[in-house]
Amino acid sequence: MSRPAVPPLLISLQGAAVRFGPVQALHPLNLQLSQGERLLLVGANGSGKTTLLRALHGLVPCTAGRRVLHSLPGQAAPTLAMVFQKPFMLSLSAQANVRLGLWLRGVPRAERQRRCVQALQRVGLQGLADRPANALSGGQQQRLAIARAWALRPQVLMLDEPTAHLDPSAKREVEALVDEIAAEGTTVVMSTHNLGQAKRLATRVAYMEAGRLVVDLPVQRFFTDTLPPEATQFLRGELPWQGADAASGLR
Ligand SMILES: Nc1ncnc2c1ncn2[C@@H]1O[C@H](COP(=O)(O)OP(=O)(O)OP(=O)(O)O)[C@@H](O)[C@H]1O
Repeated sequence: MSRPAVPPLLISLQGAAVRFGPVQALHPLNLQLSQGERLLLVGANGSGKTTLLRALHGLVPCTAGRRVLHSLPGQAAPTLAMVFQKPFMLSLSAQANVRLGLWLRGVPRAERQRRCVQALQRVGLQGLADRPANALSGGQQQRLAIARAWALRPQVLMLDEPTAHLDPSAKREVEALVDEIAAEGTTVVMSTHNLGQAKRLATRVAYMEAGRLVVDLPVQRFFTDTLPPEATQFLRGELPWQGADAASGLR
C-alpha cells in the first residue's frame, strides 16, 4: 500500500522571536507551514497574530531564531503575498492598484494587463476597474486588496483580519473568496477574531496569547480537545475583549 504523500514544507520558524524595543511581541516559537494548509490564527487583541503573520512573510525580521523558506524540488523559494487589516489603496483606479503591485514584482507589461483583468474578475470587481480605489466601499476595497495579492500568484497568501471592518454581507463575500482561493490550492494563513470563521475556513488553528503560541492543532481537535485554561476561556467567549460578534461565531 502506498503511503499518502506528505505535503511539502513551505515556511518554518525556528525559535523565532520578534522584539520591538522593550516589547517582546513574539516569544521564541517553532512553526511549520506546509503546502495546502489553511492556518487560522486566533487570540485576543495584542496577542501577536499580526506580528506572527509579518514574521512569516518576512516583513519584520526575527530578532532571535530564524525563518526559513523551503523551495519545492526544482523551484524557487515559495512566493508570498499579504493582505492587511486596513488595505492601503493608492489614489489610482482599482485596476492601476493591481497593475502596480505586478509592476513592483517585475511582471512584464502584457502579462500585467492579463493578470489584472483576471484578478478583478476573480473578486467580482471587473465592472469597477476604472473607479478610484479610494472611492470603493470597505468590502470592495478588501476584495481589491485580495485581487492585488492574488494577481501575484502567491503560493502562500497571508491575510490579517480581512473581514474585521466589514458588514455581515461583505464579511461573507470575503470569506467565500478566501475559501475559493484556498480550495484552488493556495496555502492560507489568516488571523481572525471570529471563531466561526476559523471553524469554517481552517484546517489548523493556532491560539496565541501574549506573544506566545499556546495551542496549534488541526481544526477538529482545536474545537474538541481539552485545551489549556486560557484557551478554553477564549473559546467560551469569557475573555473581556470578546464582543457579541466573536461569541456568535461559535454558533
Ligand atoms: N511596530 C511596533 N512597534 C512596537 N510595538 C509593536 C509594533 N507592532 C506590534 N507591537 C506590539 O506587539 C504586540 C503584538 O501586537 P500584534 O499587532 O501582533 O497583535 P494582534 O494579536 O495582531 O492584535 P490585534 O488583534 O489587536 O490586531 C502588542 O503589544 C503591540 O503593541
